[in-house]
Amino acid sequence: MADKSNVEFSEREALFFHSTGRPGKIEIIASKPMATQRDLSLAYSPGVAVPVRAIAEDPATAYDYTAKGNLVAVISNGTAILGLGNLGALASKPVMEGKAVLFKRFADVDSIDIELKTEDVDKFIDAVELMEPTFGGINLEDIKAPECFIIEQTLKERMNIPVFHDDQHGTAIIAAAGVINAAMLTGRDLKDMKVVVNGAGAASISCTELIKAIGVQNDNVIMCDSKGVIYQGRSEGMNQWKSAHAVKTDARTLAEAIKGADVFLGLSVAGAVSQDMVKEMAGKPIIFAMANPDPEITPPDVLEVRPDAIVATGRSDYPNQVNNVLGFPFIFRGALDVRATGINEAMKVAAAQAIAELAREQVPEEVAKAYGRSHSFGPDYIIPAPFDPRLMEVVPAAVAQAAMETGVAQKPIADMAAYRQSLKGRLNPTTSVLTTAYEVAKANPKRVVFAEAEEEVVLRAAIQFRDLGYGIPVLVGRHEVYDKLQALGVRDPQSFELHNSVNSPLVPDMADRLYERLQRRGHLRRDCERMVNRDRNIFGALLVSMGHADAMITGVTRPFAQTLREVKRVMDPAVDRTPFGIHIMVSKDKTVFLADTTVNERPSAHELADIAEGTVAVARRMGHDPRVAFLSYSNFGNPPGGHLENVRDALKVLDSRDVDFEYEGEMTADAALNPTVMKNYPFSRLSGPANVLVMPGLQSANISAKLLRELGGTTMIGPMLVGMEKSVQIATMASNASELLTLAVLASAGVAI
Ligand SMILES: NC(=O)C1=CN([C@@H]2O[C@H](COP(=O)(O)OP(=O)(O)OC[C@H]3O[C@@H](n4cnc5c(N)ncnc54)[C@H](OP(=O)(O)O)[C@@H]3O)[C@@H](O)[C@H]2O)C=CC1
Ligand SMILES: CC(=O)C(=O)O
Ligand SMILES: [Mg+2]
Repeated sequence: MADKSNVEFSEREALFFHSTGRPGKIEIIASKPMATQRDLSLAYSPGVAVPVRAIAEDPATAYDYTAKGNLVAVISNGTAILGLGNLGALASKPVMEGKAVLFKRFADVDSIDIELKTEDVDKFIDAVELMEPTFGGINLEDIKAPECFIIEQTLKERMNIPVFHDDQHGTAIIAAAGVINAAMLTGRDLKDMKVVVNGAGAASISCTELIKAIGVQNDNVIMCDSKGVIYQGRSEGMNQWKSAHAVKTDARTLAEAIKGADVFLGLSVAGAVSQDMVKEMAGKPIIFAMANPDPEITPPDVLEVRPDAIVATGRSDYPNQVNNVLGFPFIFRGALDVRATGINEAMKVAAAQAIAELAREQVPEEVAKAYGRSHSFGPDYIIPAPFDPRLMEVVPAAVAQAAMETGVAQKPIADMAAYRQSLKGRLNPTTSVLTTAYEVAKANPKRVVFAEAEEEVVLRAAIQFRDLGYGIPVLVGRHEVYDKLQALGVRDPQSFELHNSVNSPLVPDMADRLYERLQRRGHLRRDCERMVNRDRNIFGALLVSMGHADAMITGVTRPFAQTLREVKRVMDPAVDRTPFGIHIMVSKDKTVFLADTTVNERPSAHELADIAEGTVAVARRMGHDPRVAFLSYSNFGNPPGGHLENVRDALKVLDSRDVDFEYEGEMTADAALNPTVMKNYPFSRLSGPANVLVMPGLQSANISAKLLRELGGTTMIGPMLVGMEKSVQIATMASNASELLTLAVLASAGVAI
């Protein structure tokens, strides 16, 4: 399998993948605790009788008391499994399980596969219709044409929840997005394009309808099926859905129809197109060979004879994957969230346009990483990749908006901006933690120095920082940085402000300033000049301390301690502050601030008190109500030990400062975080689990942060450096672009100070 492409796997591996551990790809997890007798009484009899009566009285409350509103059935009878044909309901189960888990992975939609053992259209329809109480939506899959048209149409009429045959419309939406972008790249107007569609089944008919809806002319489309061209007057192998696309033409075979065509859309079977056919197409042909698992023609075979072609397939291992996974999770997300009664044309067009637009924007690093290659809009990247996290924000919102505008939304969204934000948070809890910071940064964009701009990862962060409106990046690096920006898809690299420390006109003033600070620490003026010229951290920190920028981000090229030493040559701690580091640990239902994880090896009681106050301030700026625990191995003196004094005294220092937050200690991590353990200490002054953990020393702090990151289901933000006179953020050397972006935003928003 997959021999001519980038990803290789054997049939054995594919079987092993499915059989290893728990067989299959799906399991069900309870969303409520099931630990105690009381839990059982609530979840099942007798407690469950209460929502039963409520729903019987008002059926709409089923959306409040059951999983219905977020539950989609993936239903097939296995009559058109991928392009493998009619292999029966049971054989379709791996595909349907796969689709169910994609719903969850990409859009947090709960989904279950259902395979129905019947080819009888009426039985199928009745079975699905009877399931309406269970689900919030129905996704039909791999049902052959023309039965699928009758099934979908009838179910739509009979059911009051969205029914969507994904092979038809999901495919059509992604293909249409790709066609829009390929036309743009080759300078074509949709209304003049000549299109040949191969296949006249579920996917082809819907694709053809959608491209016609967005501007392709009816007479410019020739459709073929297994018997050749569908021309007006043909009688063999026809049905009403094919007839609707029959045109007047003398062409009778695909080979004849494809001559001079601008676009080929294949939704038929493997190998249906030859190199000779491709040679006959118009200049810069657009070829979407979407049959699965093997396309009508492979991209290497196309490019061998037509290097000017734009090629897409249904596979993830070639560029430009037209796969409905880009659509269905997000389309259902939007439809479920407004409790839409159906998914109409306007919602489909909105999804296609949102997806097309996304491909034209700069690509986030997560995507490049997931695919092991970089993307920018062009012939090899006309469609976003499924791992693009922006799909989750953009597509459901576009679909929900269109549903509201066309009157099918039973629960319209009042605040679209808040909805988009909640979508982002749905998959990545970190995003919601950072909401406030992102908003503050956008409202008042600051100048942030990216001191290591020669690093690609730093440039990616800087580009996003600018493009997303969080602030103005001030780059430090050599002239080649402009080429690197261009290579990353930036059209106007010169619009970035770039400072080259070797020839910057600011150097003499900077050297003066540095000399003033360092002359009594044994440095000559020429040492200072050399430092300014050669050390980007010193140059960057000087840009900030001399007022040319508001904050700085660095750390990917040198270890933390060395970077901090360099920065400290230029800058002091803020007056009466102790500089220290915070890691924020974000898990699905908890956010915890951990300090000091980076700077003070053995903090004194005063320093611990400063660390607590500084962390509280950061937590508050991020919208949290802080409760501080001073951690130890001991709870309130038990067991006694030789190194508890600092921690104890830190509490006394805070007592004397009369601070306005809850703090307690010394205590163990479980007494701080776990309400059950906490009950052993009823005198504790904490009103709930702690969310600011002040660690007794750097060893335990740094180790804890890194252990949690490596072992736990937590996302880590930071380290954030606070307590310096200006915000300087020192990332870890292993940081990726989104971690750098986060730190830059925290600095720009004035959170990390
Ligand atoms: N990339 C993607 O995201 C998706 C890809 N697909 C792929 O599209 C293909 C069709 O799926 P689907 O529409 O669900 O299946 P259907 O069974 O509904 O339709 C198949 C169509 O292909 C036609 N066909 C078969 N052999 C040939 C041939 N040699 N030349 C021309 N046409 C031929 C059939 O013609 P006839 O009517 O004469 O029998 C029929 O019209 C599959 O390969 C599937 O994997 C589908 C959905 C999504
Ligand atoms: C992707 C898909 O749905 C198909 O090939 O049938
Ligand atoms: Mg399918």
